[in-house]
Amino acid sequence: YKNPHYENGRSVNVHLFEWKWDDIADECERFLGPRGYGGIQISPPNENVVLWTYNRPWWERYQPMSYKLVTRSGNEHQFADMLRRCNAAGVRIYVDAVINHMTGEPPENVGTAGSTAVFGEWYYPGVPYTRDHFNWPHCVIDGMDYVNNAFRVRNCELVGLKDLNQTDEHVRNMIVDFMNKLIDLGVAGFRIDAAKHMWPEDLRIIYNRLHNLNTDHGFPENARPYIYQEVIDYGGEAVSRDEYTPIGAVTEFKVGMELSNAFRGNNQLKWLESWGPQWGLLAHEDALIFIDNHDNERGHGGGGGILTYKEPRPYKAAIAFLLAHPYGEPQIMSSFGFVDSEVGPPMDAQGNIISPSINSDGSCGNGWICQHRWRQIYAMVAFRNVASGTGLNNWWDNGSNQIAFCRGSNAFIAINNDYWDLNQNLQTCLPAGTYCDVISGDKVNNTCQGKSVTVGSDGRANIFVGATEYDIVLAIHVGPES
Ligand SMILES: O=C(/C=C/c1ccc(O)c(O)c1)N[C@@H](Cc1ccc(O)cc1)C(=O)NCCCOc1c(-c2ccc(O)c(O)c2)oc2cc(O)cc(O)c2c1=O
Ligand SMILES: [Ca+2]
Repeated sequence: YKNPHYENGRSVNVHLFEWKWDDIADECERFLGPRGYGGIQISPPNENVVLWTYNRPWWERYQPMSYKLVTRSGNEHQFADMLRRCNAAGVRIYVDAVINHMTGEPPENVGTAGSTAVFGEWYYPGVPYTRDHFNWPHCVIDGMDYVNNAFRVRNCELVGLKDLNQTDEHVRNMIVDFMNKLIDLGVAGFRIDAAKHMWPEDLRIIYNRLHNLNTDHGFPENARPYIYQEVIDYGGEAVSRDEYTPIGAVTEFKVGMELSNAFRGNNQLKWLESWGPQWGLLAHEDALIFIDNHDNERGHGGGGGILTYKEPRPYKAAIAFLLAHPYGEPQIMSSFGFVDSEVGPPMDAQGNIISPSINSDGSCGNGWICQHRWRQIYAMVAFRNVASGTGLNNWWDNGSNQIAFCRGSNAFIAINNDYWDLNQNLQTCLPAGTYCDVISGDKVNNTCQGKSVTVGSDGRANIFVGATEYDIVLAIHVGPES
């Protein structure tokens, strides 16, 4: 359950938050496949409550109504088509599975103050549950439960959402049928939303009932779905992420917090020489890592100052480090622009999501940020692909915020977060030759649009990263792009 089953040579997952299935399929063929991305996390594909009361907030998709594959992203036919086209392009699909709960109030009651409708008193066509399938007696998780009551964190409601009883066989079967249908359509795995709120034993039983991945979509025989479990755990809570690592990978939120902290200048980069489990992080094979996600890019979900697209210079540098270092399984966030932390994706007057437009320079319009299309980010995806299978060697630092290291003899990165220039003759570990710095420009017709670096027969080169340059990172590697 800890293997993403990427196509050979691919290693990075991108969260195309709120994208429509047709647009994702296009993006797989026109960009993500050719640029070497390994997979996509998609928004929950099953029917959710429609909250016009809050003007269609992004979190309505985390309030399921049923397991019917119909949302603003598209219907089941479009979903299947996306799976076929993305897998054919070498890009895997991971589904955000919201299986801890169903929506709270019936649609017509949502938002009315103090409505006390109890799930099961109302019936909605397609909802595969009745009141017997939810946890009783009715209780709602409060702040202190997170600290000292693991039972209530699992068996009480998360912000009033009806809490399913995954110990019940009917509930298990409905969840397993939903997930197996997705596996048979070609998905490679699942993000388990709100895993902290479900018992690990129940989850283990559910995962063990899942089908092997569908070999018609290019997966090997007997491939188990990749499972990464959302457990927001910065420590000090009654529920620990260590309860979930025996059954699957876990989201390592400390990575985003520590790297945001370091690249904001609150912690010297030289300390990153020991980056990995020594920092209290999950073991490499258990860790799904990222800088920001859909929740904490809005300041939700604890952790405070996480770097986001709104602070591009340190954000790109933190992502460069995330992708250059061998630790963990990285995921890139791809957002829509927002000021209000509740607002949903760009939409028309009827509530239909507006597709991203693609500008002539490759960036997105219509309110979409498309971080995955930023050169400094897709360049580091290629870097990580070229570096896969190598370790980290030849670490150098200047005793404060200038660092550099090699990945085997395939790749080299230097980062300058000091207020003065980085100007050093360093070991790049690469074969002699001239390389393009992939951060400052693409290589087009064998010409560097940005800086170039000449490596001598001893592997050394003069590395310059000015303190006021547009980006604080320089990266070179073997292979066609550098
Ligand atoms: O802000 C949100 C949604 C946040 C959210 C959604 C999906 C996630 O994967 C996530 O991590 C957070 N939801 C709004 C929803 C809301 C709630 C009450 C209200 O009167 C109006 C709106 C909100 O403000 N939520 C309270 C803070 C965030 O508390 C939530 C968490 C959460 C936060 C921190 C934790 O340590 C933790 O274990 C769980 O997970 C969810 C998962 C869901 O599947 C659906 C949810 O509604 C939530 C969820 O509310
Ligand atoms: Ca629960």
